[in-house]
Amino acid sequence: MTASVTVAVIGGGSFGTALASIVADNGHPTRLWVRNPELAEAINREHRNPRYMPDLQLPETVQATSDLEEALEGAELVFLAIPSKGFAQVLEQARPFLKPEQLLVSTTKGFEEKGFKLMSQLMAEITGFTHLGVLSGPNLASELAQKQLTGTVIASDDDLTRATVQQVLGNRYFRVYANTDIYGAELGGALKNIYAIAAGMAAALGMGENTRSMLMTRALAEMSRFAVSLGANPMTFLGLAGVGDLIVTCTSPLSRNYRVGQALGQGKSLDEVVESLGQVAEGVNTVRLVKAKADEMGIYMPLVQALYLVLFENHSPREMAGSMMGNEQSTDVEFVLPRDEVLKSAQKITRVASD
Ligand SMILES: NC(=O)C1=CN([C@@H]2O[C@H](COP(=O)(O)OP(=O)(O)OC[C@H]3O[C@@H](n4cnc5c(N)ncnc54)[C@H](O)[C@@H]3O)[C@@H](O)[C@H]2O)C=CC1
Ligand SMILES: O=C(CO)COP(=O)(O)O
Repeated sequence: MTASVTVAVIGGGSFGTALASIVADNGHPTRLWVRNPELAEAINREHRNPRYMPDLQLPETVQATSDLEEALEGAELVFLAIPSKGFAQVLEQARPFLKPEQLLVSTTKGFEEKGFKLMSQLMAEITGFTHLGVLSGPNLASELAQKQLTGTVIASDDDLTRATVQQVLGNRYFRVYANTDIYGAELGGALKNIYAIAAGMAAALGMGENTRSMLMTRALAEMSRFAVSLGANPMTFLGLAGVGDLIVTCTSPLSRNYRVGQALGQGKSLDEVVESLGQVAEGVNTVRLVKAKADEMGIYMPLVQALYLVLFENHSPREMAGSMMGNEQSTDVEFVLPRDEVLKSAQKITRVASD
């Protein structure tokens, strides 16, 4: 029997609700903060979240509230499950009720536009606390709600945070693996949303399994190149927060980002798709932010560039496939053979041929 830990989950969308259900299932007192008081009342009355997870029966020990002070009072571990666009704002609101001994863990898979910041950076800046972590992995909320077996990663350089999250969340259907590479885990979760949109589009265009497999593998090369430029460890991309999350979101229609890509591939407009989703698909904004950052830092990201044109410059999804095949033939794994060396060899034979 493990010790009971009081947990607050800030954000009662699909993921926050699924997470609260696991925590409570494991016997820990659980608060769930939602901004809408009527939704909080409905959750407490019906023991389910009628807006985001209507089919998930919540343990009665999940207590919903729209009062941040009440949610955070006495909480030892706080999960932040707010979409990236509202993350900083909610954390600022919560700041007066937070204490340095509390452990703060972000589950958000996106970037803050101002300054291109990760959620772990926002947590450090806004709170100045040291017990910080990031949770990321192949964790589709609807599968978690059905207790389908899966795993996740708690990334933190603080051993108390890693061990506590493993103890609080781990159970017979959910395994929690530890990592110290916060940026790697966080970037894996945020960047894979981009490629899930591309994969959904490829599926809608009827592309074959070879194509989808190449797309995912080149996505892994591209996302790890970007992440390493921002200080992440490339090895993290071999784990659940890297390739694990990439596979699930690039293959499952349960992923909202994949569904955005599918709908675009079927000829719907981006506005139409986002409007009809009713939930967040972080990848749309992430494409825009990552493209700007890659341009600024001179990082080669052909898939991001091509997807940006489809999402924001009215290029057709078929053009994206064409541009993907027209790019330079580069290195397979650049941590084995650097891209510059391949380019140099190509230039050498071109020179010889033209002499
Ligand atoms: N749903 C999933 O399968 C998973 C989601 N995530 C990540 O978790 C984060 C949250 O996603 P979901 O719960 O799925 O989103 P959702 O769209 O299902 O729900 C969003 C929740 O955040 C609230 N919210 C939105 N903007 C807010 C703001 N400015 N202030 C306060 N509350 C606000 C909404 O009212 C709602 O409760 C995202 O970054 C997502 O990528 C991570 C793992 C899995
Ligand atoms: O991050 C997720 C699964 O790990 C959820 O993906 P979507 O946001 O695309 O639904």
